[in-house]
Amino acid sequence: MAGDLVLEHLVVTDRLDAISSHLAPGAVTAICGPNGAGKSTLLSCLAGLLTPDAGTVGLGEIPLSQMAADARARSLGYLPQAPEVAWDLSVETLVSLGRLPWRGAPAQEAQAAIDAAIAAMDLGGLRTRSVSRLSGGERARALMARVLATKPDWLLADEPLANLDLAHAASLMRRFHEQAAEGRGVVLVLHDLATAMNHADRVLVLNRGRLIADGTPDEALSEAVIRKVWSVDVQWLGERGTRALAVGLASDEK
Ligand SMILES: Nc1ncnc2c1ncn2[C@@H]1O[C@H](COP(=O)(O)OP(=O)(O)OP(=O)(O)O)[C@@H](O)[C@H]1O
Repeated sequence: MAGDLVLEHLVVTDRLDAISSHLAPGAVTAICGPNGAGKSTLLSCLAGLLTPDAGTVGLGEIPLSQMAADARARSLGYLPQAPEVAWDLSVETLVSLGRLPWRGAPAQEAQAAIDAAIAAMDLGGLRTRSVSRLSGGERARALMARVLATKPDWLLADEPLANLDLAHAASLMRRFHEQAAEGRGVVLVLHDLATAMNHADRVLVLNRGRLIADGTPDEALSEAVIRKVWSVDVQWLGERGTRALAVGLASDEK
């Protein structure tokens, strides 16, 4: 079982303002908020890639800053918002990069993890294709497969559904829930509030670097919170689990 991710008074100057939260594994947590709210900054801090100016992020009892890079990479799998692929690799080679933090592990174990990640992201038919010849969504799936191949304790993904079609997005959400059911932690930055409402166990809402709400989707994404944070008139429609967000288009000009 993965350790908890514990944030204490996290400050990144001009970007995050004293964020405290305690994330337990075994659940899918969504981070939501308007553009520039600090979501990606927070996720980078959770991944140990951005050192806060004050406060700490710990994995269990251990501050991330005190973990060796390889141990951190084995525990915290991170998918950035707009990942670049600098070299023209095949899909399989790209996915195999997810095994780098496990150097020295048996080759069979590595291959099994790579094969499982390729299958999970429906990339079997694209295995030998070079990444430069993939569509945007296929490339996004290959990059996600690289993170899955690591089999990290925590999956931290910034807008993982952004380029995916409906079926692949639904399939990836199912994978995230499977990972959580296996005892991993899953933290996703999501712009689609309906996805967060319907499929997250917990939601953190950020605005201008501050944590505005932290709770169940019903609490953190209430119509009142959305109106206040996003300044749009909204109404939730439908039943729990399949809700849709109706957004009013009344002019915001005064
Ligand atoms: N490298 C950086 N150096 C300084 N400021 C930055 C840097 N990256 C982002 N910012 C600023 O920090 C704030 C938070 O940015 P961040 O990328 O975390 O927002 P976000 O909530 O992920 O936004 P979006 O929804 O647009 O992706 C923004 O005001 C942004 O302009």
